[in-house]
Amino acid sequence: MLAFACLILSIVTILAVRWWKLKVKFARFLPRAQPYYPVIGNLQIALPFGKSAEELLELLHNYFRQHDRMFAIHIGPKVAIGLSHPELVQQVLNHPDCQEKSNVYELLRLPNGLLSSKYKVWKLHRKTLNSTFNIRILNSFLPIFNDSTSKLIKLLDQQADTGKSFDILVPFTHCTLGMVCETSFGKKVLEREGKQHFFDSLEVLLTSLGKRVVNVLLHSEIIYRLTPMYRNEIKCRAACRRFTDKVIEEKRAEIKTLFTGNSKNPTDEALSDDEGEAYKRPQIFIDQLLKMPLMMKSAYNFSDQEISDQVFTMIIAGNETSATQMAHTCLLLAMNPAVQEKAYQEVQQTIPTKDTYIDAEILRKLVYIEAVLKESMRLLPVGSLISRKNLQEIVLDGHKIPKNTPLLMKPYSLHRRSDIWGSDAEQFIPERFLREDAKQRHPYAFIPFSGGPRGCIGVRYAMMSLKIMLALILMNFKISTQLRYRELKIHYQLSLNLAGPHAVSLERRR
Ligand code: HEM
Repeated sequence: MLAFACLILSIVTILAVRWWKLKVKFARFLPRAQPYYPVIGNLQIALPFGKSAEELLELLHNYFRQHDRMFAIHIGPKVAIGLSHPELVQQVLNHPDCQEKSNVYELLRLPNGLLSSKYKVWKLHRKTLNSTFNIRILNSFLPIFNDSTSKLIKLLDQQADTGKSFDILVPFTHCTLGMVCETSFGKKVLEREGKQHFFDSLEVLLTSLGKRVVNVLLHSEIIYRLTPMYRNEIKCRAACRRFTDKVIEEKRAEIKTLFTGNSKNPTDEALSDDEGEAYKRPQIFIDQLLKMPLMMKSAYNFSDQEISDQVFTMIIAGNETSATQMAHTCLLLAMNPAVQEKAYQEVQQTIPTKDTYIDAEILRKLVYIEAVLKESMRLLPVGSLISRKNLQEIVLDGHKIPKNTPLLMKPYSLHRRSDIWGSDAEQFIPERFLREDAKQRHPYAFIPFSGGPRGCIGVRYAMMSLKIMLALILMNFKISTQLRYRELKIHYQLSLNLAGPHAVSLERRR
């Protein structure tokens, strides 16, 4: 009996040592994130107890600040690699074996959506989806961006000249949700019965997702399922699905008729919008997904479930990010009146009246506005942590990294490196994106939209819509705030956000 027990113990020990060699030993020559404690390593970063979200962000930022190139984060027996140098970030984001996302993305429950799908599914889908974000399709969205911004200006106008401050993130969230839903479903769908219930359910869904992501305990499916949040999430998810399933069913029938029900060549008919310089109508995302396989043999034929996952992914990935980045930008402009005045001057010289429709030509001329947005994305990037894992062993700086190691990159810290951005790296200076020396900067020193083949598919969509929103806001209002940059409390929700409201007040420009 004793011999048997010894045998089992020896086998377990051998297996544990092997596992340790494979999973952890590789990291022994890498610098460790500090503070590091024996046995638990850097476990304190993963535990939600006794730390505010701001402290968590500061701790992680410190890890990245401590190391010039790469380092190991030990979470108990697991090791993750932090990459703080743009050269290594570039290598990983473009490495064919590093296009897999880490498990935390599974919390989205969208296995077919671009943001969270496994590598094999993602590769199939991304190729086809890239064409739904080409520049001509994006230009076809300009009327939606202009129209949604006009509604936003009306909402903001109710707050203007009151002398009171308000949270500007709230109207921005309404605006960007409207934009992304309209470009995904089309205007008519958003006028139909049941749309309010859909929006309300969507809001609950996004809120509970945000709460779950920042609470490591709730990452456990077993614990999460015991909470009322889970039951609520499932109810709202089902309500959203019923809405989109109905839309997809009707759209599919509509497009089938278009392709089979008349004597014209179906491709000519479907492409009739496509002949001129620009599309006459917005090229709605759902329609694109349904039409493409009928028009191009090489295009992926999405199932209803896959379309639904992709649409929800666009809403999740495109709404909060854009709204929060806009709110950060307005706050930073309010804190820097001279920059705001310079941005206003550009808007005034480029856009003739407050009612002018902003087209692609005007957008191209708004170079300072673009620099302002970039500078806000540098200091307060909403996507402040990027996580990948390698599907095969890779070599970084001469270190062999075993497969399935989490690889973490942190734009927030990368964007504040004084060796790259200068001694004024902590200051808001949009001109740094327009100066001659900007061309010398490493291309992966600035990655608010991530980068490489799995970078943000909506980067141009976001820049176009944000430029229109910002230009028209500045055209109409002067923004002020009582908040001070140094006192801002920054933390994680789904994205990098403020602990408190983006409190600003508005004064109408005559
Ligand atoms: C200011 C606005 C935005 C920012 C800062 C932003 C940032 C990012 C970042 C950092 C990623 C990589 C995430 C990761 O690897 O963990 C990402 C991915 C993604 N974004 Fe955006 N995004 C923005 C707007 C949008 C918009 C408007 C859309 C769509 C309409 C969109 C759709 C997506 C999708 C689908 C992905 C996943 C891409 C893939 O894995 O292939 N984003 N975004």
